[in-house]
Amino acid sequence: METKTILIKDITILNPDLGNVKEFQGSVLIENDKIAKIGNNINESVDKVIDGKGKILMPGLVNTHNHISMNLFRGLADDLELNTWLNDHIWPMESHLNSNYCYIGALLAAVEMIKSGTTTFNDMYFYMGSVAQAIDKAGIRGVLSYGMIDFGDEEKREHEFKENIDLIKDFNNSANGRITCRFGPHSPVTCSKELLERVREEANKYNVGIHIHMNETQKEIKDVVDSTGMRPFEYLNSLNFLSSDVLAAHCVWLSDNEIDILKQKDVQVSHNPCSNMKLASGIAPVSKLLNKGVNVSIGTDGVASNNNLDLFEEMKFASLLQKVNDLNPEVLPSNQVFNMATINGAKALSLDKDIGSIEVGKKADLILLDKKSINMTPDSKISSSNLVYSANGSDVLTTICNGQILMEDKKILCLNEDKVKSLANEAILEMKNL
Ligand SMILES: C[C@H]1O[C@@H](n2cnc3c(O)ncnc32)[C@H](O)[C@@H]1O
Ligand SMILES: [Zn+2]
Repeated sequence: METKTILIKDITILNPDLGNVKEFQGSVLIENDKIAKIGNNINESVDKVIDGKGKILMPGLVNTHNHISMNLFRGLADDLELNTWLNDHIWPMESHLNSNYCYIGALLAAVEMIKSGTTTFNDMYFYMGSVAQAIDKAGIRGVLSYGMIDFGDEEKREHEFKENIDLIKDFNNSANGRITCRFGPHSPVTCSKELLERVREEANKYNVGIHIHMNETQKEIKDVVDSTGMRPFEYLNSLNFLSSDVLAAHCVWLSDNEIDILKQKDVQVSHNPCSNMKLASGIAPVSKLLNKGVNVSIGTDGVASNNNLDLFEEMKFASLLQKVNDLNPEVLPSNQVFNMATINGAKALSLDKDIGSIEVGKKADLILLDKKSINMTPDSKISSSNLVYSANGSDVLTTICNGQILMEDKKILCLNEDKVKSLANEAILEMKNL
């Protein structure tokens, strides 16, 4: 196979580096799907040169909790708390889903992620085969799980395992390695003990991770305590469920003992500040978790509770929310939040040997931003400060995933954006009339 090469020339590079964001001026050579060289004197003749002057290069962002097909439900049910939102609005609407709607919703989300600089996302939803097809086409990186819910019903449980195992068999490590799969037990409230125990067994058997909602609301904690006598993480610990391959979304309400369990078992946390604020679920103790050495990453959750997939916004909210919660402006400084949305996200998904930073040998998942946009001016301080506090997704000019340019100078190359928008508008109209 012929080598495809891209040289990103003379650009300001921002890299996470163990709590310190490293900034330097240089060029990056991409060979096929990987970063081949980083330096100042790269003289290879290449297939394509991208002029980096006036631009910033950083790793593609990693969104560690999402339900991407829910992009169809943007604005469907605002200003509600989680239970009413799910029971009275979202689940009734989801009963009308089919593979075509989930495919269109996934395409819509893919366009939004590419435009706002996300190259990897972690998903849990339904009709995941069609989500995998959409992601294969869109060119981004996805970690996919089926949202398993049994409410103690044995027949439903068998169905959920078949769905998730079929997804793993059909799509794990597909699309040139861009798609990997996990198990997706929805939460300890909606999943029985039998389901959770078997998920751990099957995850070990198939050597895949687990994606689960945890400790999102006070009601959920009370429900688990009432039925098991234990708090949610104590309960999962008693089932030997917890390990470093578990990605726990939300983790808003945590006792000190649960934080110790998270640390001991190396559970990976996805912090979702916008969704937690919008559903008025609460404020996750992120600074405390980070101080204890727990790996905390960032997710948007689905668009129906956010209402967008802009991880630049999410980084800013994560930082500001923690500052006001702790009444301490020094917590979650911009370099730490930058790490959370890049290298911590990669680690949370067990992908840190491949993505999350700009290093030779890693996959070329990269984004370029406009240094000259009005909200980044003056540009003397190009640092994580500008990216976390001043930028937003619309400052992204170019998005590259697995060495493939998916958007260049704001033009999406891999999908027809107008077509995707009109399909999405038609789909949600149809669903509302069902
Ligand atoms: C996969 C299922 O999960 C539902 N969902 C989406 N967001 C949340 C959330 O924040 N907490 C709990 N459940 C959520 C989604 O609608 C699917 O039914
Ligand atoms: Zn969620």
